[in-house]
Amino acid sequence: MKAHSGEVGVFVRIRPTANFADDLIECLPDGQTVNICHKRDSRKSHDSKKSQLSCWSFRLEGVLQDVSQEEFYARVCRRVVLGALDGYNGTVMCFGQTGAGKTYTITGSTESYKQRGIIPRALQEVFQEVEKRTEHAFSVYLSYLEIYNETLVDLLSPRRCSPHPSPHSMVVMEEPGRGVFIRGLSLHLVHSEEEALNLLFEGEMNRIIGSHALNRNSSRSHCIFTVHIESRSRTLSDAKYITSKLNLVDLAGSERLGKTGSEGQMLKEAVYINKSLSFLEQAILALADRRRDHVPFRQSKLTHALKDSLGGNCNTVLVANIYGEAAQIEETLSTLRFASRMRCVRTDPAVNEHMDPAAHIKKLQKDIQRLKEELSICNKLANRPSISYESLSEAQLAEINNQVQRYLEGSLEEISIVSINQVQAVFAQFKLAVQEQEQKVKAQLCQTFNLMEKDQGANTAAIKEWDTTGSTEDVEAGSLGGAGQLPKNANRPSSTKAKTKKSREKPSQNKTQRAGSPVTRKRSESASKSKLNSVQTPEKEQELPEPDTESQDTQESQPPGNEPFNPGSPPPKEEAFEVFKVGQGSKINCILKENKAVLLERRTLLRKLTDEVNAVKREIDCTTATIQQHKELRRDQGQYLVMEGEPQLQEPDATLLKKLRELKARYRQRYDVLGDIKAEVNYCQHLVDQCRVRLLSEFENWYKKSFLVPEEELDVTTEKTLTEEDADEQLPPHNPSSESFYNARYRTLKRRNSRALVFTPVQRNSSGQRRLPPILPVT
Ligand SMILES: Nc1ncnc2c1ncn2[C@@H]1O[C@H](COP(=O)(O)OP(=O)(O)OP(=O)(O)O)[C@@H](O)[C@H]1O
Repeated sequence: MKAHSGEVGVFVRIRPTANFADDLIECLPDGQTVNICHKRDSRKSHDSKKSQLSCWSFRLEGVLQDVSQEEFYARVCRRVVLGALDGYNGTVMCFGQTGAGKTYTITGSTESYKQRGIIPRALQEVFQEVEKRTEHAFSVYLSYLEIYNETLVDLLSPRRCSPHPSPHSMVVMEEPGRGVFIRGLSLHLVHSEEEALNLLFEGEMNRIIGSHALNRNSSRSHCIFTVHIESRSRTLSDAKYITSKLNLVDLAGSERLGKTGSEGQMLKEAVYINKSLSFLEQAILALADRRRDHVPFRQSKLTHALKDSLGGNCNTVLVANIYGEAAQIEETLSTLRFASRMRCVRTDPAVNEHMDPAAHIKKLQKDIQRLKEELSICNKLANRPSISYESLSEAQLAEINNQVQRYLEGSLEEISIVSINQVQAVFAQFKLAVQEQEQKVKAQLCQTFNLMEKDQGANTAAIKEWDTTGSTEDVEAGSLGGAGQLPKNANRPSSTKAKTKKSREKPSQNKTQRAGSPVTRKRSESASKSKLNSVQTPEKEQELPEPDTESQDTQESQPPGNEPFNPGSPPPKEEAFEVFKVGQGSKINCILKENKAVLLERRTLLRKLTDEVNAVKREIDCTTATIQQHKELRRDQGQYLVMEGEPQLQEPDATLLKKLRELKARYRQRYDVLGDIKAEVNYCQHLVDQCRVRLLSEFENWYKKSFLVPEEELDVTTEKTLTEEDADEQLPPHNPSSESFYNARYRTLKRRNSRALVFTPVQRNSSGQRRLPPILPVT
């Protein structure tokens, strides 16, 4: 069936009445227009009749008055039902005031086959079509949802068999590819019309029936009966299958609160109903306004549940039920206004096509086989030697490896290649050779610079370890206090701590070297004597160029025995890290390298300045010592020149003191600069650390995504159909096609009676005798 794209189909159905207001309601012969004239405030106002009368004209897809259930179904619903069998979602929704005939239209009479409504007719049509369309295998499921006072109730829940069925928690959900669905709502697989009708009547029986001032047994809830259809081709071994949802919606009455005279529970119900219908109207208005990109579907359970059933890719039909009496003219007007708004909603129906993954894989495997056969025919025709397109054996791989090695050494001029498989294997061997080469170079570099981390474990741990060591160096290099403050002790605790840590990590030979270093000894001695503390100069080995942080000590981090990588498991992290650095992580790696270069340059400057400051410091110490010696010498020789009672300094002492002042000034000035450079080094170090952390975290993410596939298994809950009850007695059918209808009805009645006997002992009449609740709504 072709998609009926365009507007929502809107029909008006007028409930027959002996008091039809001919003077107020006029149905035009075109069958599409209804004119309403409404006298306003006629009781209060005494103006001329003309001024009181207001008229409206509503043009819809069809105005149906005095039409049978059969004709109504054929004109309004058949195309939607057939569309659902073709894979289009469909919705038929009845809207109108209480008692206007919504339930009559949707469900109809459950007692009379002729008076049956849309749902039983749709079910009959579905199963007749399923029988006709033999080229497809259909699966039909049913669900029946009631929304009562904003509570979702499963009318077909197996739990309903208890005397006090409590609506277990159901939630309106949305999932990409699945659309809107109700979590917790039972789905029932049905194989025949009779099975389906059984469930419909069962659901009807469970529906909450309340008495009301206007209509004693009107339903006070919204009901959505859904037929879920899935069809697969029997003839084509196609991976595609189609699904559809046919929603048949009976909305609660849209009466005004004041008019109904409701109170208590009824008033509460009416408030909920009016609220949800008003939200429905808001959603319709938003849907009709193409400039709006947000539709408030989530305001109520009704609109949320109907989100993908109002327009969109769905064949949607709205039936506006009106009650043609003068007393109901206000409600009639408001129903028709709602209907004409709904007409502005656009629909764009589309088939819900899906791919069956298992069938898809089978199809692809078949394709591969066919292509292989074609290829081998082509090779035969082209007189090519028989080429295998299967995966290469171990012997073949070893041969390729051998050829690549000889090619690299220069003893082989050409590598013979006849298939894509071989090309890939050759490239893989080249890659391996390059990696081995890289590892060798790295190992050599590490040995040269004596920077190998002997106790490194896995590669990431190694990187982190190196990072820690790197930061320790920085602490040592710049162990200054705040800018402008003179440091208190050359051998600061941080420095000692760093050294201790380092000595733990380094081989013992390094420890001995450093402990015995005359430079260190000299410094610490000098520092202990000094009043002004000297700045800690970076150790000799720290002055070595910083190694490539991201390069792993592959020799050490490789698994024992240097075993080849098993293609079934993720690659070793250090190998993956090398790949990541030149691939996806190249940008951040590049920034890291640049930052490190700047850091290195700043550190070099820091060291220079440190040396300079320390040199000045030594001169200060020297000058101070000389002055002290002079003082002691003069004291011993009594060579003081006394002028005006104050000791006067001799010429050489004055020069020395002047020099000392200058040295101290220089010291302070250089020290300030040193503080600034230290701040810069810290900042650069911070940036380098940030880059390093980022590189590592991006690498971890990439590694996880690329090699560690999460195992998520879907929980598929299978719904069981209700157990069929024994009921062999059958009512004589009126005609063969009504057999299912009466059988189902009879079963439902039987069930109802037996359940009522068991579960309703409290319902007794005034004389204390047991009273069974009514089986069906009084029609
Ligand atoms: N087209 C019709 N032909 C014959 N009877 C009708 C028609 N429409 C409605 N009725 C009768 O009118 C009465 C009220 O109809 P119905 O219960 O369907 O109203 P409703 O709109 O569903 O009310 P509520 O909102 O309370 O559920 C019923 O007895 C029904 O049989």
